[in-house]
Amino acid sequence: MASNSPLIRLPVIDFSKPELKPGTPDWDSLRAQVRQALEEYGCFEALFNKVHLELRKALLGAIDELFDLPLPTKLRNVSKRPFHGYIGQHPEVPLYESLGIDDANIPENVKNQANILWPEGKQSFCNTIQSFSEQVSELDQMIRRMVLESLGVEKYLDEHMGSTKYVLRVMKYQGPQTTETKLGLKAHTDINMVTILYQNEVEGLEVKTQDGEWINFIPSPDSFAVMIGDSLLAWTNGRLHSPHHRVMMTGNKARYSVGLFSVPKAGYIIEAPEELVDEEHPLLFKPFDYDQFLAFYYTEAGQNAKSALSTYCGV
Ligand SMILES: O=C(O)CCC(=O)C(=O)O
Ligand SMILES: [Fe+2]
Repeated sequence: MASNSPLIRLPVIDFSKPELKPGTPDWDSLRAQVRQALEEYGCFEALFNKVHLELRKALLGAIDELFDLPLPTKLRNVSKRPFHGYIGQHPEVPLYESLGIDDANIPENVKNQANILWPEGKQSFCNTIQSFSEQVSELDQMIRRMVLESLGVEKYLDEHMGSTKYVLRVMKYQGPQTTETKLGLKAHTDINMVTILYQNEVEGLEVKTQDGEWINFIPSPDSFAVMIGDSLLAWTNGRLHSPHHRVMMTGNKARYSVGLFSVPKAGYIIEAPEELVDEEHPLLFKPFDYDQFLAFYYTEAGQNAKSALSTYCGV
């Protein structure tokens, strides 16, 4: 049975330096740290103060307001993709509630989705969601650029960046009102490319090491958790790790979190570049269509598999 380790901390990587540009010594140093952290843990804590504290506070306030809406209103947020719309009162995870906003960095799209919840309009909410998504997407793009450069496949940068869009998912976990620890969100790997999480001060996120130990993510107001999903694991032909993670809740306070997910666009085929496949690194996953994998992931077989990705398209 996996235990929690109080001794291990996730690597902390500081992206707050001004003028962080490709080709500079600061960039190269961060790139080496990113590569190492993602190989070993598939996750790290990023310090990123370019998203101003006021915007981060406004975002947490906006999420609180959103989840305070009546249930029938929240249920109006539906999505064509499974589990992308509103989720609440799920019997397996009763403390968890979440709602997804597609193309959250594009003002028009945010407005259309906000109108579903607030037909009279809600401009401040839209501005907050859109600005946050746009600013955090810059961190996503820096990290992915560093990954491709460190693997020597930067010639695919444009194609790789163009293959994804951004989904913002806002989440609330009620405090279980006991000192006993209760499951907030069950252990899983993310299936998209990269996930960047921001949260309030209530702890709960845990990330599993490759040795099977759970590390507690201890947030500061400047920290973002960066995590690799199965799509980037497959695209890099297994060079990076995609970690299991879960949320465990205790106490009275609600945990608010928000994830910016870079997600392959519908119909995009994920295939490792030929430069990353050789005798030492045989192809691990057959090329696959992201939407078809997503559909498999939410079947019983996908949910019960040790690794849905390996079951779906492992060679
Ligand atoms: O709330 C969190 O910090 C984690 C959420 C998560 O793992 C997910 O939405 O995939
Ligand atoms: Fe996740």
